Amino acid sequence: MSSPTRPKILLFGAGSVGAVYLYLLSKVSNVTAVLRSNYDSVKENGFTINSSIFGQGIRFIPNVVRSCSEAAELDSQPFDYILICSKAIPDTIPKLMEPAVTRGHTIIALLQNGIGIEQEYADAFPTNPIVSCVVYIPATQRPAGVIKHGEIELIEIGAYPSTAPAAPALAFTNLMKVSGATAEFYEDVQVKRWFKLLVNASWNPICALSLSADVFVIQSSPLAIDVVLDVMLEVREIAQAYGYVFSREQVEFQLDRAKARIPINAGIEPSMLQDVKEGRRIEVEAIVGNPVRMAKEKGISCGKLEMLYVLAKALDVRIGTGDS
Ligand SMILES: NC(=O)C1=CN([C@@H]2O[C@H](COP(=O)(O)OP(=O)(O)OC[C@H]3O[C@@H](n4cnc5c(N)ncnc54)[C@H](OP(=O)(O)O)[C@@H]3O)[C@@H](O)[C@H]2O)C=CC1
Ligand SMILES: CC(C)(CO)C(=O)C(=O)O
Repeated sequence: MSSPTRPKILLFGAGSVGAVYLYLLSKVSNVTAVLRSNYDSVKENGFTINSSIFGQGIRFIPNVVRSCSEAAELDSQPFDYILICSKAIPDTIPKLMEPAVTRGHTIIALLQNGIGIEQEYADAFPTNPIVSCVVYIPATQRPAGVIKHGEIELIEIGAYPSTAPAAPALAFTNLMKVSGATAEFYEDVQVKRWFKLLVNASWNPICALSLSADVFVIQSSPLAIDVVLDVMLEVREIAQAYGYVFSREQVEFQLDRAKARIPINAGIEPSMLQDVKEGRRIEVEAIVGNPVRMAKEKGISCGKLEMLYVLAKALDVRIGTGDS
């Protein structure tokens, strides 16, 4: 550790999720954030966080840089952790973070949705511990630097692969707890990834494609809720083929999260919908494409998920080419 009490951390991508953890970690570590579109605004005004859990109107000015190479040049001490909080777009981040990674030392923690997202980091940095994190933290950034965070904050943490030594993931769990986060360690965090994927692989593309918050989708037609459930059940079948078994009640528990918000008309805009609205690439491969491919490998049919993949993929390609 650069300091036994205050680890040195680089947080890559302080957007909706990253800014909240940046704020918490800044109390217990020396943390620098790599920013892109919100750099100028945050450099000048800092972040403002309006959180139903941590408080309203929290203002803080973090150390910010524009790139990992700039971060690495700040001083010669190695980073103890790099937290990846940007969107999970394959084949992009390992190259960018490379200058800030000290081989055999820096712990790489991925705070991202999806399944099958870790291996490219393990391939790029075979001597660094990889920590896989599942985050429940509904948050939005609008305008740049202003974060609205809703009713839950939970980070579920484990080693990748689950057979790797647990110590780095345990240390990260403790650090997050000390920072004030609700952090839980799991021997095999993939079960938590699949459980969250029930929500993300269904709601994220459905809301992104319909340009609607989840509660609005439910209310818009009597068929909607059963279609969402069917997609979740397809994801459950794929998870089962990989050894992660969920009961029908567990699936319905995930669906009930949105149903419970109908009476108060409190729809959530999943991150994929936010991306489409802002004209940003979407996490279609991490959240939908990977489970579809994993289903094919096991000979499982998942027609509704496949349809969502084809539509969301076309949308992503269109966004990527800037062709409206
Ligand atoms: N938002 C939510 O409610 C939740 C999101 N998640 C997951 O958490 C992860 C992060 O999501 P979220 O916080 O919403 O994403 P955001 O888009 O809000 O934030 C990601 C940040 O990363 C930045 N970034 C991307 N590439 C680079 C780069 N090359 N250099 C510097 N900065 C970069 C983006 O900058 P720029 O603005 O320039 O693109 C943006 O500020 C995703 O995997 C998401 O699925 C999980 C739970 C809830
Ligand atoms: C569903 C939600 C909001 C849960 O935190 C999420 O993971 C996302 O927006 O991608």
